Amino acid sequence: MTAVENGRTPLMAGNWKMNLNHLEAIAHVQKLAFALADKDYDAVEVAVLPPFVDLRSVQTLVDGDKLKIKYGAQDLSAQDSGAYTGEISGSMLAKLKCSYVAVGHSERRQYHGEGDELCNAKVKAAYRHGITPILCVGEGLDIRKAGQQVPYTLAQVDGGLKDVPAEQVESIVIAYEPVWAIGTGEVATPEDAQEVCGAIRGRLAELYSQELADKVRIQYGGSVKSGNIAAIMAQPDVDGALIGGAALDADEFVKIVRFRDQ
Ligand SMILES: O=C(CO)COP(=O)(O)O
Repeated sequence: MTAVENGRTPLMAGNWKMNLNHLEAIAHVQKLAFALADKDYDAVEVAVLPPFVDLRSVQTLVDGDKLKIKYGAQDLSAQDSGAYTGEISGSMLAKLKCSYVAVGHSERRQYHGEGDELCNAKVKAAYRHGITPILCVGEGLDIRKAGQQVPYTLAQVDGGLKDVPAEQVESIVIAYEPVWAIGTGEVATPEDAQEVCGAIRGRLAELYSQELADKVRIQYGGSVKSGNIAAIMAQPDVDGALIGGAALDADEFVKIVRFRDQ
């Protein structure tokens, strides 16, 4: 069974990373809004994760034009307020009506030294403010070469979800993003994606229940494009994608949203 047959609405989320200023963000979301029709939103949840400084502009556009596109942030602080220079809190993101926030993206783990303990605190911070975390996990090339991708990734899932109650976890999104496939053009095969996404669902069943595991959306991320999305989405445990580079091209992102036509 694919995601849709399982009752999980696929989530296609564009992670813009450090691209597009607030004016470019408005133009980009307008292009998406113009291209996407009600039937697209009925079939797939569409979200963008712009840089913090774009969020107010995106919110104004989405609110003003009653767009069905969702939006969120790429990170948040584990703290709620106070003397944390440069940080952005969950309450600030909630005030901007963010639906989602990425936690533990591999670029945060790699360039900012974020480990599972901090990711766990950020997952909890997101839930404190009613924002759905997209917990990002995935192995590097050395781990993949050693054949350790499943235990490595499951340890990140365990760490990220430590002491997070079932009633919160059932709404979480987990993004499996093998680091060696991010921005490299080196896409994991659909079978690679399924192996780890299936193992993540199995772990959720062990940690919580099968019923909960069946509700959670698990995305794949790493060099997703319109040409490879259909095969990835055909896998039973892949419920959407976290899209980097290809999300910066509105036409390409729309094609990914319409993966069933590819
Ligand atoms: O990191 C990613 C999304 O969060 C994937 O990036 P690319 O799609 O550019 O490989």
